[in-house]
Amino acid sequence: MDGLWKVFGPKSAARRIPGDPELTALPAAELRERTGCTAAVRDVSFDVRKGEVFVVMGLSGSGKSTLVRCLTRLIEPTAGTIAIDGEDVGAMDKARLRELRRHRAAMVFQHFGLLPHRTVLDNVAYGLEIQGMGRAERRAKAAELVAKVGLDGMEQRRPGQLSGGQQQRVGLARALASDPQVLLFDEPFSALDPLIRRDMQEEVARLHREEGRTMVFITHDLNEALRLGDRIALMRDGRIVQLGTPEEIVGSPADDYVRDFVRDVPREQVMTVRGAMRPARDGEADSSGPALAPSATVAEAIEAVARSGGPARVTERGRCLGVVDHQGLLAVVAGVPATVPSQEDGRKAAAA
Ligand SMILES: Nc1ncnc2c1ncn2[C@@H]1O[C@H](COP(=O)(O)OP(=O)(O)OP(=O)(O)O)[C@@H](O)[C@H]1O
Repeated sequence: MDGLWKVFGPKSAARRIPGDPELTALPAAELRERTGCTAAVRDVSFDVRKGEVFVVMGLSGSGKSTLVRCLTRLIEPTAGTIAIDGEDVGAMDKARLRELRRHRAAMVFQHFGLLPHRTVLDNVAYGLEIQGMGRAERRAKAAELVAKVGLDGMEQRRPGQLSGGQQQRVGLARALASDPQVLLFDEPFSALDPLIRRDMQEEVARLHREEGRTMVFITHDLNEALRLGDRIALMRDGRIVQLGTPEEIVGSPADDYVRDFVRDVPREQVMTVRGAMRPARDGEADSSGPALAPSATVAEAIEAVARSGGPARVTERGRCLGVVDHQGLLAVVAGVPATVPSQEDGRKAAAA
């Protein structure tokens, strides 16, 4: 996505806004008053990498749904370009767009969109039916997907006989039925209660581990974003205020808004030991103490250091990259830069 804008409102005014610095500088309410328009997405650019879970996060009204709907032109962008695998989505005709939405980028909605009079199996097979797959083949494929999302034995139930979480699993199986390159999730779990929501997050994480399918996931829930996202785009008023890994967003917030947003995150569960380690000193690299991978979380390192009573080495392919100790780990948890004592300080302390 490159330089994308979506301005809702009277067409001629909406088209003018992206190129007009005076209008784009106005606060939302004043822009609406002057032009009758709402700029829901403002000059947004990013790439989604093959195989990653890309999360779009932001508060209600920040433009997440509009942004993701623009990806497959369920909403027509006002300006900017979108390409999938190098193909210009803006240049696609109706047939090509249909193909894009059915086979290449399937959407999983919050309100499932299940057909109430069809069984679970038939709901999942429905997409395959539209594609013209024969009855026996599509039922076999649907049964496989129903099992994949953990609904074995419920094939003959109707949506009304399922819990919210189970209905969402049917929605997920149906989206998977077309074997899309990309799965787009629009706040799929926000209507579910917290425990079922957690279950579904784990389900998505498991599917992603098993299949490595590219996923774009909208949520307003920071914990969900941190749990699922390889990278997160944090939106505010139609713009991306920061795009980065969970660790980058929590560890190096781009501005006060992001800092405030992530203030209550348990940092030790998101930050890895890379951000907590210091260079090894005097023989530490060869010590027999605990060893951690660079991807280990600070929480894991705290446990290792607490158990052993001394620093832990961070190693990769047998090489010592550095050392984490109490001081470095506490600094990460407290959100302050570690003050690593110099060797000079160490000598002074020893002399004292
Ligand atoms: N069809 C529309 N016409 C006019 N304004 C719209 C339209 N759709 C969305 N908007 C406005 O665009 C802005 C972004 O809306 P959008 O639904 O993308 O936000 P969101 O971040 O997905 O919010 P939520 O989490 O509540 O779904 C909001 O100010 C909204 O009122």
